[in-house]
Amino acid sequence: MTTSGNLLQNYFSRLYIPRITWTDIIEIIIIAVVLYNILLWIMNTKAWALLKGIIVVGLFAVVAYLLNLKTILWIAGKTISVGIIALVIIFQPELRRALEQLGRKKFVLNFLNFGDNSNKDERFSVKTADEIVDACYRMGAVRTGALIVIEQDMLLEEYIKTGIPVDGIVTSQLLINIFEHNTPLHDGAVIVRGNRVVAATCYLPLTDNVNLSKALGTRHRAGVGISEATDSMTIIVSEETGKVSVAFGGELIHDIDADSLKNKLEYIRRKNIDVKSFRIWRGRLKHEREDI
Ligand SMILES: Nc1ncnc2c1ncn2[C@@H]1O[C@H](COP(=O)(O)OP(=O)(O)OP(=O)(O)O)[C@@H](O)[C@H]1O
Repeated sequence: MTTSGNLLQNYFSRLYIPRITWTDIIEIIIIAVVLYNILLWIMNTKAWALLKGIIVVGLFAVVAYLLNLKTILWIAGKTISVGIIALVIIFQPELRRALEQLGRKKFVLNFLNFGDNSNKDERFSVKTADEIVDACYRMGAVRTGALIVIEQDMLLEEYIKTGIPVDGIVTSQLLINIFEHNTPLHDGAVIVRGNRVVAATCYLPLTDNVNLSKALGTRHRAGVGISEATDSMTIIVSEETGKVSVAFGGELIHDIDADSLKNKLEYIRRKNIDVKSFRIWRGRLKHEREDI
């Protein structure tokens, strides 16, 4: 008993506990806030998907190290410096934007707010969902093409910036007016955040998925493209056929009915959707109809 007591006393006497001063506390707070904002930035840009890829590569490198796979470790060592340069090139637009934000007045307020964006957490109402569904099928009936992106957790700022700001409450009339042929806002995509149409004529990234039906053109490719790059859900109304489709997580459900669309929007409204459930849902529909 005395030996273990002595051991413990010996251990604690050697333990170095530094004195914490005010400057240490300030430093810890600053580093925590900076790290938190960097993580938010990563999650709100395409960096999130890439970070997950880097984690997988990192895990692979750890396995290679544990198994002593020398050639793989050598290749990984040689490519790491090139990889860092590649990251800077890939994220050049995002890094430039982040640095630009540093120069803006609102940045300090946002920073102290811990990046809290009240709009971001706003769930859209049942009315908004109904208005969107109503607009899509009314547009489909008269062969008006439409592309509606519904923002979820990832902010779509970089796509919103490519369009024209609207900031109007979502109503079926507003959506129909926006996509009306030969009007200034009809081209490109509308982005919906919460209960508001944030912007119109937005340019979206096109998917290069070769499995997508050749009958579907760039509107559908853009809808699937944004759903690959972000966690948003996109509704596409075909100008050619009037059919309504939904893209989520890089998957497309072609020609869905109003009840199914409403159902899907209800999931989003309750923030209750992930790619897996969407795939299961898509599989079920595909089973029911062979023409997808
Ligand atoms: N990258 C993009 N981002 C946003 N909108 C786009 C993009 N590419 C095309 N569009 C929209 O899609 C329209 C062209 O649609 P297109 O006919 O090529 O597609 P589609 O998938 O065959 O659809 P539809 O069945 O409506 O014809 C454009 O006028 C534009 O409004």
